Amino acid sequence: MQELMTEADPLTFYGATLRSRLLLGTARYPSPAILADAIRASGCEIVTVSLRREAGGSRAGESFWGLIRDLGARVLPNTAGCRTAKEAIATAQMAREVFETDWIKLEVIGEEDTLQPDVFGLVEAAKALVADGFKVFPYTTDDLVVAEKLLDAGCKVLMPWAAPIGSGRGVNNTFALRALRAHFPETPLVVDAGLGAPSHAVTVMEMGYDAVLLNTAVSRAGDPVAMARAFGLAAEAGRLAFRAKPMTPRDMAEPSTPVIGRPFEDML
Ligand SMILES: CC(=O)[C@@H](O)[C@H](O)COP(=O)(O)O
Repeated sequence: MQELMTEADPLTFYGATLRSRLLLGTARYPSPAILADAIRASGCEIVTVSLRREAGGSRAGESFWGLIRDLGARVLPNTAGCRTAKEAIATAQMAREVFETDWIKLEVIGEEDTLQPDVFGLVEAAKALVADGFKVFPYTTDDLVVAEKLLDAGCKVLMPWAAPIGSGRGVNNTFALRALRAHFPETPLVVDAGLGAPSHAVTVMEMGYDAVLLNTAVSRAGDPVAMARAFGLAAEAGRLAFRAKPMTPRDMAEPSTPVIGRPFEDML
């Protein structure tokens, strides 16, 4: 089924075609072995890695890097922990050296309680990084105007939040996420952060989002490997449901039992 879906419904980021619609973070797992098993169980093909946490040159960094390489997952380095555009740009440049990729998940955090992106710094850093040849995946809010500025800056993928990082709340603002999807039908949109349960992933995938990125809901689950699998299936189920065009909800009942002599809708 996976292969059929890929042919009929490919997901493309900056020219790279993917089968899985789940991206996973790699932080705060109970052990490297559980992280590796979770990635395998999920089927995800892209993992995001913080340069700050996984310093490539250190011994721990080397073994972590080896583990990711053995899994065959593509690395999307991130600028987690950066508070200014300048810091994020410098971190992205180091990540390009360490991880040998021009992909960067751009985070510029502007507020401590919510870890909300500083959207001004984000746009500034995105412009500079695109000009420097990076393929930028900006972690942003669900604001339409900011999304427009990021696209103008040259980003070809957007990653709006569902809720604050690590909160596990699911979608805080359904209207805003729907509006974003409707405004940018051709742009790959990935919901990143705040998803707490597979049902949250299904919800955004059913809205037409292209993929989901998450970390805490898997790494802090009682059984991260099983939860990773559940999220992989949820992303796929939500996508299938979106493509199958869900029915429109009604206020009143409508009998679902076939009427005698008219077993199918298109038979008169
Ligand atoms: C790992 C990573 O990139 C996080 O910054 C990301 O935003 C995930 O957030 P959750 O931990 O809420 O899933």
